[in-house]
Amino acid sequence: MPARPCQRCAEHSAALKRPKTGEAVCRECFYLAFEEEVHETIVRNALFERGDVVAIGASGGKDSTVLAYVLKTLNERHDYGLQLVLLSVDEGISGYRDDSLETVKRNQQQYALPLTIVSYKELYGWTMDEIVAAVGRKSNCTFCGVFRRQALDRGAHLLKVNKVVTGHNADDVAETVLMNILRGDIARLQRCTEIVTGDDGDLPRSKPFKYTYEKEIVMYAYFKKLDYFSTECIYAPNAYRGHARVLLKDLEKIRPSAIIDIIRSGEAMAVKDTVSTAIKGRYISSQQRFLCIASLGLNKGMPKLAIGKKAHELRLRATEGTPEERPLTVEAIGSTVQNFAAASADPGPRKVNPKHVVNDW
Ligand SMILES: Nc1ncnc2c1ncn2[C@@H]1O[C@H](COP(=O)(O)OP(=O)(O)OP(=O)(O)O)[C@@H](O)[C@H]1O
Repeated sequence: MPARPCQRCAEHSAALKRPKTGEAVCRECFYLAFEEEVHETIVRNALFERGDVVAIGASGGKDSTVLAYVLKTLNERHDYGLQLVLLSVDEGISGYRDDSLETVKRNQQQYALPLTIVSYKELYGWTMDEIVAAVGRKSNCTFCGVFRRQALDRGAHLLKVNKVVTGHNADDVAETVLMNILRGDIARLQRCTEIVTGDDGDLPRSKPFKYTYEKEIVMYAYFKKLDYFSTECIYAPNAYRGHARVLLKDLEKIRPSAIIDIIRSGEAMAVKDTVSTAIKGRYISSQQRFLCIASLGLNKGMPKLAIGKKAHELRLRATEGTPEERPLTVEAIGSTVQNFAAASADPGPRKVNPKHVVNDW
């Protein structure tokens, strides 16, 4: 059977079908379309200004590896005038992060970008392995996620960068929209589609891959032969996000535009002022309290302070009376932490096999 011509250039044979648009394109046209769509997202949302020093949150996984490669390419092609650096957080998970950091160290050489690694051990005195050994696996992803965000911020301040980017992609955002709808979490639903967060402070954090499909990231990495690490975290739980992910993948099979459509729906949803104000306040304070109490617990050698077992009883006690009447006891804070843990449980295992994606063609 004769090869189909590329639907973009009509010169070369099509090498793949784009998961996002269904177009049959040659490799070169795919690379260009992929990169220029990210450029469009950057420009349309004014993510950067000339002279910015930008830290790329580099985990060694496919998303952040492709992000580093594409940002470097676009910075040169379009003369953004950015200074790019790689920033990695070593959570202290042996058999996982130590291996993925080796990948980031190779990326540092391959892309000629400076790399800084900050670790939980030096920032908090504990590795994730030690935390899990002390408190078990319950809520460990919550601990880890909050500590990682804070570690990235602290690393960024150390490096004196003025912006941080992460490799969160369209699938991640759409899953989060679905999850927040399914849980009725209006406060997070309002915030989860934002492309830039933290822009009210001094360190905006953005997602240039907000509209980039995970399958296309995998294809790009595969065809470009980028060096990335593809093992799941050994502590990844099978959390609620896993169900949202399965639902999203099923919807994508029927209608590939489902991912973008869900993001657009999330962006367009408005919530009455009376609803959002109260819940937003609680959201912010619960994160701050979590970090505060978790750090306190760890530093005092009481790791169970933040994620103890008396969740139900504490939750009940902490909800008696009006918020103003409730004393800020360790129990009440513990309950807040439990609620936070339940609300922000991390994604379950996910591994996209590039061969499967490419073989779809
Ligand atoms: N240890 C880390 N150090 C620095 N940045 C990180 C780290 N872990 C995650 N990130 C940032 O957060 C983004 C989302 O992380 P997540 O844990 O959801 O991984 P992911 O979706 O598998 O992404 P990746 O493929 O880049 O690992 C990553 O793309 C990266 O930019």
